[in-house]
Amino acid sequence: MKLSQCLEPLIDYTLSGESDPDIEKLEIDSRKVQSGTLFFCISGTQLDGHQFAEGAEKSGAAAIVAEKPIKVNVPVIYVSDTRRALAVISDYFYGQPSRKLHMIGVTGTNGKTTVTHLVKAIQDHAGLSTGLIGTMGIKYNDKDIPVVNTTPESFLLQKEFRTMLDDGVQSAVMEVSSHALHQGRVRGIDFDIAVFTNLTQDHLDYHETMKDYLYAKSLLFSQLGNTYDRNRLKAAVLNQDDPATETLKHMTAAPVITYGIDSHADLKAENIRITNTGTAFELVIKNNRWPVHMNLIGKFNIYNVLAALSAGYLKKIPVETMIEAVNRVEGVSGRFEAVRGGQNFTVIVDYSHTADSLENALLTIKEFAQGRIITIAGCGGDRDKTKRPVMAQTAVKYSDLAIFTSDNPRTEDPEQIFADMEAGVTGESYKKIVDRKEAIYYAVREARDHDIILIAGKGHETYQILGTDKIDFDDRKVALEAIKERYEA
Ligand SMILES: CC(=O)N[C@H]1[C@@H](OP(=O)(O)OP(=O)(O)OC[C@H]2O[C@@H](n3ccc(=O)[nH]c3=O)[C@H](O)[C@@H]2O)O[C@H](CO)[C@@H](O)[C@@H]1O[C@H](C)C(=O)N[C@@H](C)C(=O)N[C@H](CCC(=O)O)C(=O)O
Ligand SMILES: Nc1ncnc2c1ncn2[C@@H]1O[C@H](COP(=O)(O)OP(=O)(O)OP(=O)(O)O)[C@@H](O)[C@H]1O
Ligand SMILES: N[C@H](CCC[C@H](N)C(=O)O)C(=O)O
Ligand SMILES: [Mg+2]
Repeated sequence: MKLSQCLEPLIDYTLSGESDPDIEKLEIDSRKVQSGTLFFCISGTQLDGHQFAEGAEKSGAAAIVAEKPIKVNVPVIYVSDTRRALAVISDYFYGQPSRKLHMIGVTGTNGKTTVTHLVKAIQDHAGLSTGLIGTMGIKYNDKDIPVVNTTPESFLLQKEFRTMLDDGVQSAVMEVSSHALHQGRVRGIDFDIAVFTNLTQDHLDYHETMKDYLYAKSLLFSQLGNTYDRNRLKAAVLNQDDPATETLKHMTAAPVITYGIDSHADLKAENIRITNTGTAFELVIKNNRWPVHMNLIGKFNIYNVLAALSAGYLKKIPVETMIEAVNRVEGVSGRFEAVRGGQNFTVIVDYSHTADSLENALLTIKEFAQGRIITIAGCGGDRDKTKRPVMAQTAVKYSDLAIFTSDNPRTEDPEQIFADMEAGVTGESYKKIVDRKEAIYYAVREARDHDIILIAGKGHETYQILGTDKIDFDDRKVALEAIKERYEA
């Protein structure tokens, strides 16, 4: 596509330079620039992309989009917001693929990965070929592509939507993080359905206040505008039991359907029974009832299932088909995943890395615990510090033995992270073991028959970030090795 064509959807810009080069690729990282690239200078949180403009030119950039003056000999497009221009141009460059896909965006503090997996399971089972984008990567047909961000940058998203369409995918379901909404990574995406899971404390390092955090989340709903195609229904799916839902209702012009357990809602779960092998409940829609017997465990997972069922319901997938699909789902990797090494106690690996999710996981365990609860928990470095004392308090409150350990300390001192956690607890009701492997081995050695060990925080992650190094680390594998060692000893 010619540069001049790329600029067609932009209204407000100034162009410096006369030529009209061919653009073959869009990029924001100078290290990935090749000839024919349109390079966007992003003012980031760590670095200013404008300083890499000359480097990008040397690597063959055909033109550059910038917010402030740069000195290069290729055409420069000056705009007020390069990330916005990136989103608008990417959508156009890839042929507006999201307009041709049934698009579902899922936002909220917890449950996004689980809900998106459930939506994919339901839609695939109903014959609607579905692509998925989120924390666990990009998955469609036989493709499984890893991602750096839960919600990738706009140009990567649009490129994936294009490839999905070309591969026969009909619908895309994606996690939409608050960072992505705030940075406009999803601008230009024509969502059909926007789903809200819940709002509890996280990411206050980035958003600063809960009000700002909610505002970022609400953008998914305020962007759910009027459809360009009148045959396409736009709707918001909201959790009626979450107080933030009232704000979101005000933020969207689209019709709303609600789900819930405790409040009156369009899709409701009643007569709930939770065991350590699964959850049963009755789905109630307009006085009709369907029994659900799923492998997923916990009340929080009922919310996730209700959210996914609501999205399918809007797509008019028969309820029986959806329940069949939900009942078949074995679980999502690293979410309440049992580690089975033939031991006489239970080991659960869970991705709870917020106080709310930790509390939910522990309350769920309490529902069926016969022995003691041993919790291994830590807090990520270079992330929200204010959640640390609350997470520590939660771990201690619901456990017979709480072991604090390192999550991904990143560039922070693990002892400092412990100090932040300890501000939330009193007395000596916990143990500290910096080395995560040692902490897991300790818990496994300490466990008695029928005890339950919860290893929280890292779920599916197969690495640990220490400083800037990424080492191999998988809670599930380490736990299995520890179990093996105990029984061989
Ligand atoms: C805080 C944050 O959102 N950071 C994201 C942001 O990076 P940044 O603004 O810090 O970028 P920067 O390092 O300052 O660099 C500025 C620009 O210079 C460019 N650059 C840099 C070096 C160079 O040699 N050449 C060059 O061109 C960079 O490519 C970039 O365009 O833009 C990058 C490109 O898209 C993201 O990968 C990066 O995510 C980092 C990895 C991250 O940790 N993000 C987290 C906080 C995040 O976004 N998480 C949410 C999920 C959270 C949740 O749901 O729990 C997510 O959606 O992933
Ligand atoms: N609906 C829910 N409400 C509260 N907690 C939940 C809910 N669903 C899942 N959780 C908890 O949160 C953890 C993370 O779940 P999941 O990965 O689905 O969330 P996410 O929103 O995708 O997280 P992230 O922001 O890291 O991408 C789970 O391991 C579980 O402990
Ligand atoms: N998407 C979340 C993941 C946190 C996972 C946890 N293991 C950590 O490293 O804090 C974040 O980036 O905040
Ligand atoms: Mg996720």
